Amino acid sequence: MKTARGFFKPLAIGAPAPLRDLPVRVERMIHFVPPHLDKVRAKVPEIAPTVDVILGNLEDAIPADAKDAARAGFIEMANATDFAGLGVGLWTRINCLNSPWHFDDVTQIVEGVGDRLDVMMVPKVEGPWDIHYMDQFLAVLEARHGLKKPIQLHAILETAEGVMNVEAIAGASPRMQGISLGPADLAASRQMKTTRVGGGHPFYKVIEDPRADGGPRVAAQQDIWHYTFAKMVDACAAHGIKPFYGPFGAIDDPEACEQQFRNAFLLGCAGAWSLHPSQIAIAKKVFSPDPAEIAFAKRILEAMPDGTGVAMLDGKMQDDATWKQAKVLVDCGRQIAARDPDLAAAYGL
Ligand SMILES: CC(=O)SCCNC(=O)CCNC(=O)[C@H](O)C(C)(C)COP(=O)(O)OP(=O)(O)OC[C@H]1O[C@@H](n2cnc3c(N)ncnc32)[C@H](O)[C@@H]1OP(=O)(O)O
Ligand SMILES: O=CC(=O)O
Ligand SMILES: [Mg+2]
Repeated sequence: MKTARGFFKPLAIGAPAPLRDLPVRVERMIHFVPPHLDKVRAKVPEIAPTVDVILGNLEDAIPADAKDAARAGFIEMANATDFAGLGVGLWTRINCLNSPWHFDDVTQIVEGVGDRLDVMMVPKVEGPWDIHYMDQFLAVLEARHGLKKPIQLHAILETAEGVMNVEAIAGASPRMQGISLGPADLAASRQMKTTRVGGGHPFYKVIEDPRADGGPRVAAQQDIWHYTFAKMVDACAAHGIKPFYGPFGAIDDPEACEQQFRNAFLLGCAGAWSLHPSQIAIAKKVFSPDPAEIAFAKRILEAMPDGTGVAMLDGKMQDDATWKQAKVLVDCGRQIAARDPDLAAAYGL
């Protein structure tokens, strides 16, 4: 185990010092771009101002024979638009650690994108050892290429072993920015008998006892991801990093997408992936608190100015704990208001 002070030492001579706190960023949607496609890449300058994060995807969904083109396309895309100037995060999802593309992904992107890159998303993270390896590898490359700020790491939780080790992964390095649930790979890893990318399943439900009259029995679909979500959210919150929902593959079902995103938002997630332009607005709507919720939260804060005691608002008891919940909502609203004038007006913040 590292000593407390050792944790915050650069891992290579000349590498930037590790961050002590996460940068304050709104990351409601991480918009996935397949960077090997010229046509889609050409749309990035138009899409960028509408999202919080643009991610160049190099891993799954990129055909094996287009991996080099995707990497080159991402480097070109990263340098063609001033994402930082727009207040948009720039991320990439690299190929997994045991793949033939991993080494070139990391080395060429640190060299070609450098300080413009905010976060490297690492798929199929199994345990803290994967993060320790990335931590050291990035430090050496950052030193070699003279980066001024550390590249942050985001792990995808998408193997049974990863879920088993999620707490250790979340705390493995000061580089850790967050973790996303990867329901597609996780389903395969767990031998789940499904063919979906996230969301619910109509056969996963609880059914009432047989009725005396033999009538139809009420059944309700349950949330197949709840356990994993809750485990991931607690691990992230305990380590001061951000949990995210990952992909929702039914592009043709915006209603179910919105529900899946909303469940994640209510449980504590900061955002979700958008795979298709139509999912950007869904994520923006869901991960920006409702103005009515912000208004009520502001009333709680006003009712208990020092955050202690007890108050009644509209028949509901408020105390120190609801004051803290209200502060979470108002702080979130304030961060969003700082980048969105319409929501700033709606929130009165
Ligand atoms: C389990 C996981 O790992 S999930 C993560 C990996 N998967 C991904 O990253 C998928 C990313 N998304 C995509 O590749 C595409 O959206 C697809 C394949 C799902 C659907 O693509 P299409 O069938 O082309 O969708 P559709 O025809 O509705 O697209 C409408 C327009 O949006 C564009 N578009 C589609 N997806 C994107 C995107 N992610 N970013 C920017 N533009 C996009 C299309 O090029 C098309 O443009 P056009 O009107 O100029 O022709
Ligand atoms: O990478 C994401 C997943 O769901 O798998
Ligand atoms: Mg995956």
